Amino acid sequence: MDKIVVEGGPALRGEVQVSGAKNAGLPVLAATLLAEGEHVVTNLPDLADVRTMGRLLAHLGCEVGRAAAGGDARAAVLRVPALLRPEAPYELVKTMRASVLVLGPLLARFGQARVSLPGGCAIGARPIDQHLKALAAMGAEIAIDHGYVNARVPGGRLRGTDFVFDVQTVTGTENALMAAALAEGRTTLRNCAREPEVADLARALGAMGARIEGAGRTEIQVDGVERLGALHHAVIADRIEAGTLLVAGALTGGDVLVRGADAAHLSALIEKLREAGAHVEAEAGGVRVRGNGPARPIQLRTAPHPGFPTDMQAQMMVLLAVGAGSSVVTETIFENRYMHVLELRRLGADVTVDGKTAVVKGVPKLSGAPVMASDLRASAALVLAGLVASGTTEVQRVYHLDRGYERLEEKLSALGARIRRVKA
Ligand SMILES: CC(=O)N[C@H]1[C@@H](OP(=O)(O)OP(=O)(O)OC[C@H]2O[C@@H](n3ccc(=O)[nH]c3=O)[C@H](O)[C@@H]2O)O[C@H](CO)[C@@H](O)[C@@H]1O
Ligand SMILES: C=C(OP(=O)(O)O)C(=O)O
Repeated sequence: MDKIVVEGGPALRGEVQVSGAKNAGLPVLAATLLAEGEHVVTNLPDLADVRTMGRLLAHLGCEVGRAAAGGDARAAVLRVPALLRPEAPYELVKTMRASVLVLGPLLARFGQARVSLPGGCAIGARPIDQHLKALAAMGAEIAIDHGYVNARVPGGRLRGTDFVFDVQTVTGTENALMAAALAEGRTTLRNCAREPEVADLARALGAMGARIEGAGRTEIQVDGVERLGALHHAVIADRIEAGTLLVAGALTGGDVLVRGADAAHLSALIEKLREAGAHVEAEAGGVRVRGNGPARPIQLRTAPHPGFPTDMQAQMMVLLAVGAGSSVVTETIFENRYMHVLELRRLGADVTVDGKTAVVKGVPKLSGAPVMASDLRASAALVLAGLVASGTTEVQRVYHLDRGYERLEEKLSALGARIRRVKA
């Protein structure tokens, strides 16, 4: 297994380009299942999860290729045939929960689908009851057996409905949106997730001919159409990768321009970085951060968008761990998203967790050590900690990091970090 080795110290300086968003690219790739034909998705990040989605689409019967020589290496060309095998097997779903995003499109287009239950993961139980309830409200009959969701639509076509989500769910909203795009009549979805990735998916569906109003707000209306056309869509920038790079700049007392970052998608993070003392400005072409001494103590509470993203909680904790004073972090989205805390403590951080709340007492210095990544954003947090820890930090199990960060070590190294990947 690869590991990442970091020597702490240098302040990061320069410009870095943000990649396309994993969490926007995955639903857009799944959306191609809604229509026969050739689809093109651009600005895809080169990540393990994107490759897994490619393998899943290929398993279903699609032809999946990256753009031709001389073309855009970040573009995928997908040929979706008239008939598909509507089954997502456990072997693929278990490596990536977002595989569940094929359920809505398959059911809407073929009236049947068999998709492995994703199960929990390190950060929480992560049920999909809301996905299933929304699809059932559109007329699907759903049974769970042998670890699979078996869904079928009597009569073949989903029908419009009025549905209220009990909790705001990002992929649940996306699954329902894709299903409603081909349902008969109008669907109103209430208490929807407002993440930018939902709005990006709606734009992609709109370009295919879907009639969607309100994506990015809590109430979305979809007028189903009989058929959708080819998709040609450029995925939005990854706000979580951008946020991670901004924290890296602030943490090391550096000066970093994150090119391609969209400040409008990052407002809660930018506000908290400023509260902690960093200078952050939107500039033409991106967002710049300048570090300004140890972080001032803050209160931080994760919440659905536009609140502070849970996917930035671990990275922000590192900034507070070397801050001046005591901060309080509250994680409200996932019940087990403090897996990084024990590893940060091994680096000398003073963090205590009580249920949803973590008290982070800033220390003057972290000291490098071997640490183990437990999940995607925890891995990023450990890499960030390594940037300011004295001596050497070795982050093991970086396959978690590779699910969601494209060449993070190369991007940080170009900014002056002393970081390298050691291949297994
Ligand atoms: C591929 C992708 O886009 N992943 C993101 C997506 O995950 P994902 O879409 O899985 O997360 P959700 O928004 O669904 O989860 C939010 C909360 O709702 C609960 N819940 C969700 C669905 C459901 O049917 N029932 C239920 O109770 C979850 O357990 C969690 O407590 O949003 C999360 C929250 O911003 C992010 O951390 C993930 O990076
Ligand atoms: C939790 C995350 O991803 P996923 O939903 O793919 O597990 C994440 O991107 O931080």
